Amino acid sequence: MVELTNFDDLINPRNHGKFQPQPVFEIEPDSRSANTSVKLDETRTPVVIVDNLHVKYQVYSSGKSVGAAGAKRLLQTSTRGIREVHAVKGVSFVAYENESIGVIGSNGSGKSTLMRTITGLTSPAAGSVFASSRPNMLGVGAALIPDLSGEKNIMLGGLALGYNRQEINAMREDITKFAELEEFIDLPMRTYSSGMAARLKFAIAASKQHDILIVDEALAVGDARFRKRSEAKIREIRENAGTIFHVSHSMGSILETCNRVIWIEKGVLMMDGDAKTVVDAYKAKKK
Ligand SMILES: Nc1ncnc2c1ncn2[C@@H]1O[C@H](COP(=O)(O)OP(=O)(O)OP(=O)(O)O)[C@@H](O)[C@H]1O
Repeated sequence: MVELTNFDDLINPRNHGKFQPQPVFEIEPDSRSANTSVKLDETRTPVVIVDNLHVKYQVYSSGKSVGAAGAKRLLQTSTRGIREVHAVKGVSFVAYENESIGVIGSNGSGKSTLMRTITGLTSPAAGSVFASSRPNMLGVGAALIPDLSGEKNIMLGGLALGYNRQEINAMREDITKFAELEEFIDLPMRTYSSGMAARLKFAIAASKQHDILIVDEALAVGDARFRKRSEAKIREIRENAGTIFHVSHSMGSILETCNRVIWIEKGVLMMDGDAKTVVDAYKAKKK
């Protein structure tokens, strides 16, 4: 194991395992109708099938989630004080090619949990998720290092997305320009405001064309003008290929970017349909 002490070591592919993205779940055309209870529209191409999905979290009653160490301790002590949160309860739907699907619902209704399960980051308690290719969450935040300059973080984020150094060098100027950070790109990221850092993360992540993309609104921070530009970028990604899931509390932004909306409340699918119809029903219920 090489100890990575400087930036050049850190970005040298020889120091890392080969990056080979694998589909998390696979749609197998022959078996899918036998395995799922979900009705498919045979005239369209399904890209994600969510079939009677249940997701549960185990939490200490103090509110802490039970991690690996916690689970080990639990085997040694009594399970008193553990609570189960049933975050997603029997959700089913099919997403087709070229759809842009808004995901709405009150705080804590299970939107992020559903999205994390679709990407394979969280495991279902019951039910299944199938996808034609690995769904990507629009975000490279975890790969970035605050002490490094914006420029070096573009390199890190680009590598995390699977680009090589030459490709990233060719994209660097466009990413910097899109993030509007030309004057600041050589400064450490920790000196950026939260809006500037969010713009950089968005610009890096959006430089890649994704087949199935999940955009969580937490990423769409920044001022109103940047929000407009990021919405336009999301539309462009959608037009160029894939299917987008857009999680947001902003109904304006949902109507602007989505043709279909899924509304979740307390883990239950309330409504799935045309964007305006679902948003109107959600607004009426919230009044
Ligand atoms: N890591 C976790 N450990 C334990 N419980 C969790 C965890 N993540 C989410 N939950 C719980 O699961 C439920 C659904 O949360 P989730 O974050 O999916 O909701 P959300 O609709 O995305 O909320 P928001 O709109 O506020 O972002 C909530 O009750 C939340 O407390």
